[in-house]
Amino acid sequence: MLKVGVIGCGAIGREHIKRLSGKLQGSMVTAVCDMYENSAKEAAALVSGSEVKIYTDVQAIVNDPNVDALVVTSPGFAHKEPVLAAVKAGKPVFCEKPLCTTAADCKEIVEAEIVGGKHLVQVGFMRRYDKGYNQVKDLLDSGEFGKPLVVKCTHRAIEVDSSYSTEMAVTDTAIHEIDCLHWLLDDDWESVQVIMGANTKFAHPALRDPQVMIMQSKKGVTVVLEVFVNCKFGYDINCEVVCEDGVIHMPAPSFPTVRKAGKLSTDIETNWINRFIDSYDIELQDWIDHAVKFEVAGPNAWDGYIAEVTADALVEAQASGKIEKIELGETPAFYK
Ligand SMILES: NC(=O)C1=CN([C@@H]2O[C@H](COP(=O)(O)OP(=O)(O)OC[C@H]3O[C@@H](n4cnc5c(N)ncnc54)[C@H](O)[C@@H]3O)[C@@H](O)[C@H]2O)C=CC1
Ligand SMILES: O=C1[C@@H](O)[C@H](O)[C@@H](O)[C@H](O)[C@H]1O
Repeated sequence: MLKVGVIGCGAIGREHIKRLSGKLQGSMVTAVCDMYENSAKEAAALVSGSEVKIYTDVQAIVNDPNVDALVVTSPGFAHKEPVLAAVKAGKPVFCEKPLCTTAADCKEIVEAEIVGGKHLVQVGFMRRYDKGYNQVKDLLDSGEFGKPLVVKCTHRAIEVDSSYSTEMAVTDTAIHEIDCLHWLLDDDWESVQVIMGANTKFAHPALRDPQVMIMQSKKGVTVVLEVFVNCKFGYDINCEVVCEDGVIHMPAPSFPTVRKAGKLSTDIETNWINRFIDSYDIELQDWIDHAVKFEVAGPNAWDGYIAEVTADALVEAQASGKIEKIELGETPAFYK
């Protein structure tokens, strides 16, 4: 039984605590940590039938002998400290995306993991576990559609609050597509550009929304991604791959189409928790199954790093309005 300590007891922290303590096989939550003690206490109350220790100090939960592995679900800007502490303690750690909010911080984690010599870090890029993305990948890999040429994506959310910045459209939101499309296409990013045109009236005054991000891959695929986080109508994730021999549109979990009161209508998803519920389950089960053996089968620290190199370039492109080049460097032998 993997004894897990969870750091960051907000929205997804609580979702993962419920999974790790009730739904998935082979794990239990033995400790939780939040900078606010009340938040940690509320989260601990979600676990029934076993004692859960409450912490407000990151190093203390990492050092707890009754904690075998860590799940980090604090905000992205606070990921470096707990992930480095876990790596230095030799404990497996699942870190929600992004690994960190700059490539330089991610690099410190990569270097610490290499020095420790054990694969310990998995990053929460759960779309790699999503049924729809995997169906698209299987079709691409079958070769029946020929070479991919253009990918059109939307990442729309109902609304964000004033703590969400223009940069977070990259580091918090587009980071999913940066990783997932790199994996889907089996390709690396060559250059990026961001176009910010008309703003929605629903964005808070300091936020540019929507933003169109254009990413060019090394093999020449062009990705056009619309990030629109105050779209007001739903949580709307789409992905269409235009290939030489046809077009593949990602299927998403669907709702019934109904006829009522003179209308033909279909609901759409409103919430990331439901849209990716199966992916989170499969992802964390995979993490548990490998963490007990000190293995990482999912996206690793290097994946977290290269996603953030691309994110850094996109943030630069937001400010410059220019096409920015991506320099990834050699993949260390440790991650090959
Ligand atoms: N994979 C996915 O689809 C999703 C990933 N996320 C990621 O999960 C992380 C958390 O997101 P949310 O749960 O939405 O945030 P949240 O704001 O709801 O929760 C964050 C929690 O961390 C606590 N916290 C902040 N700084 C801390 C620190 N230094 N030490 C300990 N606790 C600290 C806060 O008090 C809060 O309880 C982010 O990195 C986010 O990008 C969030 C939602 C979905
Ligand atoms: O990671 C996530 C959240 O942080 C974010 O708030 C949502 O809009 C994302 O799509 C979700 O997957």
